[in-house]
Amino acid sequence: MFAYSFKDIHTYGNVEQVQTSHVSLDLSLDFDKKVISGSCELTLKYADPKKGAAHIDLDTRMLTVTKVVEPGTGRTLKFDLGENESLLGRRLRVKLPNPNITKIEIHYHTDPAAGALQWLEPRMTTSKKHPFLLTQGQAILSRTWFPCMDSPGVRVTYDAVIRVPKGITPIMSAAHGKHEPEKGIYRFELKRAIPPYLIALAAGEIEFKAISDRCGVYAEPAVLEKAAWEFADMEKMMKAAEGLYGEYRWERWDTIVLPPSFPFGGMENPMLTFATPTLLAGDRSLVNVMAHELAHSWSGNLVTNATWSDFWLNEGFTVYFERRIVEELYGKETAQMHTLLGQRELHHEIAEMGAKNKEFAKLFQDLSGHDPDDAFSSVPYEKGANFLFVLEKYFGRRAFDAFLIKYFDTHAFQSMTTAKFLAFMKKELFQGNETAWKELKVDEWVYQAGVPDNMVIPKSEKFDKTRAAAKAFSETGNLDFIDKKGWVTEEWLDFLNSLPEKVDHAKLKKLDEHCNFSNTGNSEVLFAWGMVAIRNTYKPALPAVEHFLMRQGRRKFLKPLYQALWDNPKTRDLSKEIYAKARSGYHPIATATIDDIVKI
Ligand SMILES: CC/C=C\C/C=C\C[C@@H](O)/C=C/C=C/C=C\[C@@H](O)CCCC(=O)O
Ligand SMILES: [Zn+2]
Repeated sequence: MFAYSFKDIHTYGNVEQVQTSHVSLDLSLDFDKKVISGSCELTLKYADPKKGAAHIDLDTRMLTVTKVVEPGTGRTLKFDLGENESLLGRRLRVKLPNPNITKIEIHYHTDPAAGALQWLEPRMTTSKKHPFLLTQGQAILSRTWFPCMDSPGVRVTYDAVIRVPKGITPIMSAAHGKHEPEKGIYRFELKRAIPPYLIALAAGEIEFKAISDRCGVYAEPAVLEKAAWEFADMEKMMKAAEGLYGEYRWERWDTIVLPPSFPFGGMENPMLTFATPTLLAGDRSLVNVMAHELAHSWSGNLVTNATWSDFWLNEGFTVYFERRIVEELYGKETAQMHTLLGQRELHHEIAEMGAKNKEFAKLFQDLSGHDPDDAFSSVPYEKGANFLFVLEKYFGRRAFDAFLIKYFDTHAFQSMTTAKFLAFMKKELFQGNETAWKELKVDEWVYQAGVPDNMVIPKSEKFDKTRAAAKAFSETGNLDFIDKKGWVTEEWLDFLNSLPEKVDHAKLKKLDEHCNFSNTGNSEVLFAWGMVAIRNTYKPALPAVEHFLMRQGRRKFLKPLYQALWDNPKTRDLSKEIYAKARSGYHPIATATIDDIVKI
């Protein structure tokens, strides 16, 4: 029997009878056709090995399957692809003539429009010499680049042979094997079992620079030095993380700084964080995202949400852990400013959800009929982390940390449902104390929409000042309270976010002349300034917004900026104009979101 007592509505897999335990890929990358082709060998294990299973059901989407064979014997196996379902794609059913066959090999190729893949033309890279490919499997996109049981509740080890044209170096979320660069053949292997969404590949003109003997940075050559400087604290972050929650179990931690179209700040692919170049502020002020991705090596990659309804177990724990690493490295005040910025974002986003907040502002979410991405917001991240801050405050850090260590150790390399987590917590942390459970509003935090009134709101003297400065400036145009030399990124963000909805143009002009926001190299500050400029139709700053939208594709920035441009009747045409030019450079994940906002 499998320890599988939950239903994942986002997989076709017949996981109660049979599960994949290893994925072995042999793939060629064709950058001209924008197609990956080759084979995917799956190792199977059965709930009841004597009984086996008559067939295995797998997830595919936009894949063309040409044949399925039994490796070793070469015997062809019958298969059929079901009807295409808009959310899940097509079920691939492979008949198992021998009910406990241990391996099947699927020959297939991908579609140029596969949702997990972004194929970049050379012009979209820094050197403009070579094309680039990057994958993003989370949440249910892995099935668009290899057939699998695409559920976070099914864990696999994996290996891969990747065949590439000259000039291209592939890297994966795995250890390097024996490469043959002269033949364009590269090998990878990950011996630790992970959910398929963490199998990741990037390929292009990529170079490496070590940071320590277990950390390093990959990037396009022109970006490498800057990236390695920005992320110089990676080793220190690892030490801090291990000091908090125990051994790092993935051997190495490298990162790749991808071309700017990567749609997320970071993605926690094991051994190899994928990162956006928008983190390269030049002053290491945005490296909390790296702490976040590292924290996923425990919360998410070691103990994984069993279904996408349990996503907050990945993200809420990771934001909590991220802030603890930030506190260790950069101090409590910085970590608390991050919490305050996150709380503001959380309230704002819940308000923006409108009626949808009834569904999507819960930690545990019923995703029936939804692509998990529909429900993506700061709720699992910030509400999740703030729930843990409530627990930490009540039980004290010592007890709470001991609980978390036990949680990670007990469930290492396993999947976790919300119900199972709550039961574990009731026993281990609350020790059955029902009164405390009620007092802390545990069920309200997890199962109800919105933010319970016992959220812990840190005090910040720095933010008292930025708020006072925003008030003084917006009321009188007085710039004296702005500490241009002394403020750090978090203070600039809080200042900009604290400005009222409407600020007159003369004041905005004065502000930009004084602070030079339109030319800042800090993506977060530019984004916050862009939001102020758009809602006030402050035209002198709109070219900076346009430039920002044209040169990077991080959805966290694109979505609110395009939404604000679209919502403002005076900038709606501009939103269409920019999107028409920029769209082809964005990742399919980003265009799927922005297509619903900007109608071109
Ligand atoms: C309740 C929602 C359930 C599941 C959603 C799961 C995945 C959504 C999918 O689109 C993938 C998301 C990947 C996110 C990766 C990194 C984020 O932490 C980045 C956050 C925004 C940023 O910093 O750019
Ligand atoms: Zn995360």
